[in-house]
Amino acid sequence: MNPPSAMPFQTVPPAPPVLWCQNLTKTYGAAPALDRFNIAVPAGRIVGLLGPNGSGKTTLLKMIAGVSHPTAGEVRVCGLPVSAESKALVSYLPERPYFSRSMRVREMIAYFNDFYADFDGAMAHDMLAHLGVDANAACSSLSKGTVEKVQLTLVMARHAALYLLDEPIGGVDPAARDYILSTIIRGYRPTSTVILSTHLVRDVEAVLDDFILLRYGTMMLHAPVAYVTQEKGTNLDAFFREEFRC
Ligand SMILES: Nc1ncnc2c1ncn2[C@@H]1O[C@H](COP(=O)(O)OP(=O)(O)OP(=O)(O)O)[C@@H](O)[C@H]1O
Repeated sequence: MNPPSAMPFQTVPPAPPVLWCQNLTKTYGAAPALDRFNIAVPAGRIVGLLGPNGSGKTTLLKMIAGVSHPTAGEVRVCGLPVSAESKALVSYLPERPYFSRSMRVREMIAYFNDFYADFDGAMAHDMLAHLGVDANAACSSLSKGTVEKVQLTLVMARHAALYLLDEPIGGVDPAARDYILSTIIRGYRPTSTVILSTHLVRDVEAVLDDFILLRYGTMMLHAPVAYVTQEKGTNLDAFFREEFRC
C-alpha cells in the first residue's frame, strides 16, 4: 500500500489591516490639507488623532469615511477600497451635528435600527439611560452637549469594524466624558479599531493605545502611547504641548 501523500502545507493569509492609507492626499487650494499620509492600523487599537487647528484631522477622517474624495492616494478598510461595502464597516461621527432636529431621540434610534444592519437598539437605549438622556425628548429641545451624547450613542451602538470619531467629547460634561471614554469607547468594543480626533489630550490619553501627530497636513509621528510614557518619561498631554508650543 502506498503511504498517504503528504497534505499540502497551507498558510492562512494574514488579515488585512482594519485601516490602510497610502500616499493619501487632499488639496483644496495651493497647500495640501493632507499630504501623502501613510498608515496601517490593525484590529483592536484605539488611536488618538492629534494636531493643532487646521492640521488635517477632519480631512483625513472624511476621506476614510468616504464623504470626501482624495486628490491622490488610496484608503482601504479591512482590505476594501472606499465603496458601499467599506462604508458598511465604518461608523463615523462627523464633527458637526447631522441628525434631524424634528425627530424624537427614540425615533432616531428606530431610524438607525432600520438603516444599519449592525445597529444594536437595546445597547443604544442602555447608553442613553447611563448618560441621562430622555429617549422621548424632541431632538430640537436638547442642549448642545446632549446632542453630542445622542450622536455618539448612535455611532457606538453599531457593531462596526472601524469607528471614526471626530471630536466625540468636546461639548460634554466631565462626568459624561469618563463614561463615554472608559465604558463606550474602551469597554463596549474591545476588538474594534477606533480613530479618535480630539484636542482634549489629557482626557483621552488613558484610553489610547497609539497616537498620530499631524502638523500642516503631514504625519509627524505614529507611535504607541507607551513611547511617550516609557521612553520620554512624560505624558501625552505634556508631550503634545511641548511639540506644538506656540
Ligand atoms: N472644504 C474646504 N475647502 C477649503 N479648505 C478646506 C476645506 N476643508 C478644510 N480645509 C482646509 O484644510 C486644512 C485642514 O483642515 P481640517 O478641518 O482637516 O483640520 P483639523 O485638524 O480638523 O482642524 P480643527 O482642529 O480646527 O478641527 C485647513 O487649512 C482648512 O482650512
